[in-house]
Amino acid sequence: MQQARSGTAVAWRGASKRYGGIVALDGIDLEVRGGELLALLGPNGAGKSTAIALALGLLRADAGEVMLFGRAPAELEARRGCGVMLQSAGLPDSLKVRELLELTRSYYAAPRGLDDCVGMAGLDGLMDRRYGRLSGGQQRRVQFALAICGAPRLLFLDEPTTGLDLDARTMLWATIRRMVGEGCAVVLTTHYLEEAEALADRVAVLAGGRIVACGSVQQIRARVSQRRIRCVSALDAARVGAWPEVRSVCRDGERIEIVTDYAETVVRQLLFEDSGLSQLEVQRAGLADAFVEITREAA
Ligand SMILES: Nc1ncnc2c1ncn2[C@@H]1O[C@H](COP(=O)(O)OP(=O)(O)OP(=O)(O)O)[C@@H](O)[C@H]1O
Repeated sequence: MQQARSGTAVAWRGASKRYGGIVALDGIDLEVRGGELLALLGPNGAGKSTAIALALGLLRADAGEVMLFGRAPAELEARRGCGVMLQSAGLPDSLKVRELLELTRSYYAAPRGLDDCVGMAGLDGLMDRRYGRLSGGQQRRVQFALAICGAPRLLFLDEPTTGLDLDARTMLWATIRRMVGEGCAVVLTTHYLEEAEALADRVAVLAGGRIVACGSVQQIRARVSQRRIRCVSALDAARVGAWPEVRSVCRDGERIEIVTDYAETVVRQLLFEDSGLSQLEVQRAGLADAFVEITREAA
């Protein structure tokens, strides 16, 4: 099922939202196109869920606008193209999974096939179980199936893999990749930075309702000059920690791990001071390091 890749699926233009005295979103500009996955990252309370709620027409922006497929989110036709998995679902406990899935599929003119939904969300063996009797992770998989069953052109996934075991998470990632490959636009929020690193074409970091960084995973990582040095060394960690180029150091048994912006200088010093040093590794900042640094700067 190949869909059009071109075109903006969702756009926030100067979008702001306050709750009383709290500024939840402060004029964000962002867009996501077909066949692209945007990871919306940020600490608790940064404004991620509010951004999604504006796009779904659940809230109205106080200033600026949000467009879904070039229309206002209030228009049903625009929302029909969306699949949504929010943090809380509020589904009826007494319905069986099959009933929930068939009911939701019936809202769409051209839904995804039932077997396809079952396979893509890992619902084998759960179809005749009541929703309320499922485990938290199983309920999350059902919510995911409901989000994709309408064959959406735009998918909002708000922390979709929270509470999932490793197998379920791997399966969801494969399904998300498949959907992006089919031309679906995806907006994903997650606190698992390895998830963003594995899936995202672009990352936007929100802090205090503003976008403080936006770009590819590579670009975000490159904003941070930190390197991680690991080695086996007998040097005293506290002494290494006192070197001016060292941000932090920790010892785990015979290994030490050092975070620095000046890897070459620190490596030279380590080798100079410890001729027995071995298993030296230097790694550049991961997305998690960059995220910590960027949100700390923003704060
Ligand atoms: N209904 C509400 N009434 C008042 N304040 C709210 C409401 N909903 C959210 N807020 C506030 O708006 C800000 C943004 O909240 P939001 O839920 O969008 O953050 P988030 O980035 O999704 O956080 P999390 O990672 O914890 O899910 C927070 O300060 C939050 O306390």
